[in-house]
Amino acid sequence: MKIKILNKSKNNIPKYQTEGSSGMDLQANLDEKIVLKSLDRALIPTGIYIELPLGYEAQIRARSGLALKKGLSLPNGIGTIDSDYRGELKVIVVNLGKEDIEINHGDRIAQLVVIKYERADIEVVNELENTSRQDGGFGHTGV
Ligand SMILES: O=c1ccn([C@H]2C[C@H](O)[C@@H](COP(=O)(O)OP(=O)(O)OP(=O)(O)O)O2)c(=O)[nH]1
Ligand SMILES: [Mg+2]
Repeated sequence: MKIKILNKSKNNIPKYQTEGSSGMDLQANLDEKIVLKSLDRALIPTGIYIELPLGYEAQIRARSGLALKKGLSLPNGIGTIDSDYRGELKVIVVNLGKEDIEINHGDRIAQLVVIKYERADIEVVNELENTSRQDGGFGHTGV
């Protein structure tokens, strides 16, 4: 994956923290700190631009520690980075906690996971194949 870095401090190359980590941490790239009040949202720049090979996507995912300790969450669930996107990676965050959350330059606010994807060929039909589940879902097997 090619990466271009346009950031304030030049030390925010996304990094896998351990040998087995699937996600590399993304840092906030800020001129000044951001304070998120409870339920506030913000778009946080990272200073990172990537070029993924065709057939790969990147996902921006929350960090569990921040989610648990502060309630910092991603309102879009998982951010989808398309392989043809050449803009800055930005992280949409929301404060689901009760207390203010401060985000400072360099804070590791989310993680980026690179994944191979498949694209579906669409075939429009009148009937779908039967299964033992059929339309059962949403807990129909019990909870
Ligand atoms: O958390 C995110 C989600 C998206 N993006 C960038 C990369 C992605 O390729 C592009 C478009 O994202 P998405 O397809 O999720 O948004 P959309 O609302 O469908 O916009 P578009 O119409 O531009 O596809 O925005 C981010 O930087 N961070
Ligand atoms: Mg889109």
